[in-house]
Amino acid sequence: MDSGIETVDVIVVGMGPGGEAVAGELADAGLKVVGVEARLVGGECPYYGCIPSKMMIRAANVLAEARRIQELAGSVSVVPDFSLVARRIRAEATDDWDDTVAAKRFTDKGGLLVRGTGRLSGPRQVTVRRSDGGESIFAARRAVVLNPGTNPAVPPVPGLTGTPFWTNREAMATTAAPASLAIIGGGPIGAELAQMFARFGTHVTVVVRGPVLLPREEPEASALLAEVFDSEGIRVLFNTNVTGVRHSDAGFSLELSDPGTPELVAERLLVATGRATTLDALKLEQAGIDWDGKIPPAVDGQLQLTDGLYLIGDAVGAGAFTHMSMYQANIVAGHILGPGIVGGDRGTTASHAVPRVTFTDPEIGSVGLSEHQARAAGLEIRVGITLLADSTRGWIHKAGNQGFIKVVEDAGSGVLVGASSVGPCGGEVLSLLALAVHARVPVSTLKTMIYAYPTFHRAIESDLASLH
Ligand SMILES: Cc1cc2nc3c(=O)[nH]c(=O)nc-3n(C[C@H](O)[C@H](O)[C@H](O)COP(=O)(O)OP(=O)(O)OC[C@H]3O[C@@H](n4cnc5c(N)ncnc54)[C@H](O)[C@@H]3O)c2cc1C
Ligand SMILES: NC(=O)c1ccc[n+]([C@@H]2O[C@H](COP(=O)([O-])OP(=O)(O)OC[C@H]3O[C@@H](n4cnc5c(N)ncnc54)[C@H](O)[C@@H]3O)[C@@H](O)[C@H]2O)c1
Repeated sequence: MDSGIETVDVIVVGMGPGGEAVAGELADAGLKVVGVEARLVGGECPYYGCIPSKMMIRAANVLAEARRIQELAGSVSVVPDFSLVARRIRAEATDDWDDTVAAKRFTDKGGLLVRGTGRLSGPRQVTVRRSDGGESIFAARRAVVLNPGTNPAVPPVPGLTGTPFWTNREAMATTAAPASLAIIGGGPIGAELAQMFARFGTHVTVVVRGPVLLPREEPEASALLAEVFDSEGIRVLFNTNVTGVRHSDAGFSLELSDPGTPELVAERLLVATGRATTLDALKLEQAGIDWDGKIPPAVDGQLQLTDGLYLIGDAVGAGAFTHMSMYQANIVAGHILGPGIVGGDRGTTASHAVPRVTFTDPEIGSVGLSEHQARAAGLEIRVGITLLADSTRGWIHKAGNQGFIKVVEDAGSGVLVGASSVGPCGGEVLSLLALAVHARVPVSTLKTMIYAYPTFHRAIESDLASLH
C-alpha cells in the first residue's frame, strides 16, 4: 500500500542470515512478520561471502592436494580451470544471484517480503522506500529487528574511487582467475582469497599496512601463514600503505609507501580493508535512541536497543560471522516469543567462547581469548603450544602438515579461556576446544579424556600436558 500504516507483529529490516532466520521462525510460529530486504534475501553470506568463497577455496585446496601427490604418491599434471568454480557458484550457490528460492522459503511460512530499503520512522515503526519506487509504512505490535549487515569499506586512497577495483562482491562473481592480483588488506578476506587465487595460478601480492597477516589471531598463526604464503609464491608487503591508485587498459598501478617497491602493477585490484555498517541510514534516533554512531552497550545482553527494538548480525560488533548472526537471531526470536512459548526465552548472549575459522590452508581456528588478551584482562595464565608436525598424525600427513594447537588456561579457575587450532582440518579440530571454553570444562577433566590415535585432535592431549 502507498498510504496508511499497516500493523503487523514483527518487522525485520535486513534479511541476512540472522534476519532470515528470525523472520522465518517467527512467521512459522504464526506471527504476522514483514521482512524488508534491499538486495538479496540471505544477505552477504550465500551470495558474496562464506559460501561462494568456500566453494572457491575447496577447489583451490584440491589443486594444492593434487600438487602434493608428487611428494607422497606419484605424479600428476595439474591444470587449473577456474571456469568450473565460476559455474558451480552460479548453479549451486547463488542461482546467478537470484534469491527467488530464499524469498519463497520465507513467504511459504506466511511472511510478507517487501523489497526495498527500510528505516525507522518512529518507535516500532518502519518506512520502506520500495524497489518499485513506492513507499510503505509498517507498525509492529511486538518488535522491530534490525539486521542491516555491512558493506565493504573502501579506504580513502587517492585515485581509487572510479576505478574498477574489486571488493568481495566482484571477486565472487569473477569468471576467471586474473593473471595478477593486488590485494589491499591482510584480514580474513584478503588472506583467504590471496591463497585461493594463487593456487589457480594468479600472481598475488598482498599489501598489508601492519606487520602481520590476520592481526586478530595468535602471533604464531600469523607468522605461520606468512611462511606458507612465501612458500606458495604469494608476495606480502608488510608495513606498507597504498598512497595512490591508477587504472588503465593495462590494469592497475598502485603507488606504495615502501621505498623498496614504490609501484605495484596488477591486472586486478581487490580491496579487502574491512566492513562499514549502514546503521546511520536506519535513523535509530526515530525510535528514541540517542545515536552517536556507537552501539549502546545494552545490545550485549538481549540484543535490545530499546523496548521492542533489536539489533543482530555484523552490525552488533560482537564478531562479523554468520554463526554469530544466527546465534543472535535465535536469542532474539526466543525473547520475542517469550518464555510462555515452547522453545521461548533462550537467555542472553555470552561472549566468552566466540569461535572463528579462517579458511586458509592451514585453516586457522580460534575461540575465546588469545594469550595477549588473557594477559591484558589481568588473568594469571598458563599456555601450551604443540606443533602438529610433532604429533603422529602430523608426521604421517607430511605434505601440508603445518599447524599447531595453542591453549590458554586461566590458572586461577583451571579452565581454558582461549585456544587456537591451526592445521589441516584446523576448523574441525577447533570444535573440541570451543566446547571446552564454552562449557568451562576443567583442564583436569580434559586431561583424563581418551584421544583417538592417530588423529590431529590428539595433539590437544600433548598440548594440555605442556601447559606451563
Ligand atoms: C568474502 C567473505 C567471506 C566470508 N566468510 C565467512 C565464513 O566463512 N564464515 C562466517 O561465519 N562468516 C563469513 N563471512 C561473514 C558473513 O558473510 C557475515 O557475517 C554474514 O553475512 C552475517 O551478516 P549479517 O547477518 O549481519 O547480514 P548480511 O549478510 O550483511 O545481510 C544484511 C542484509 O540486510 C540488507 N539491508 C541492509 N540495510 C537494509 C535496509 N535499510 N533495508 C533493507 N535491507 C537492508 C542488505 O541488503 C543485506 O542483504 C564472510 C564475509 C565475506 C565478505
Ligand atoms: N572465514 C571467515 O569466517 C571469514 C572470511 C572472510 C571474512 N570474514 C568476516 O568478514 C570481515 C571482513 O573481512 P576483511 O578481511 O575485509 O576485514 P578485517 O577488518 O578483518 O581486515 C581488514 C584488514 O585490512 C587492513 N586495512 C584497513 N584499511 C587499510 C588500508 N587503507 N590499507 C591497508 N590495509 C588496511 C586492516 O588493518 C585489517 O587488517 C571479517 O572481519 C570477518 O568477520 C570471515
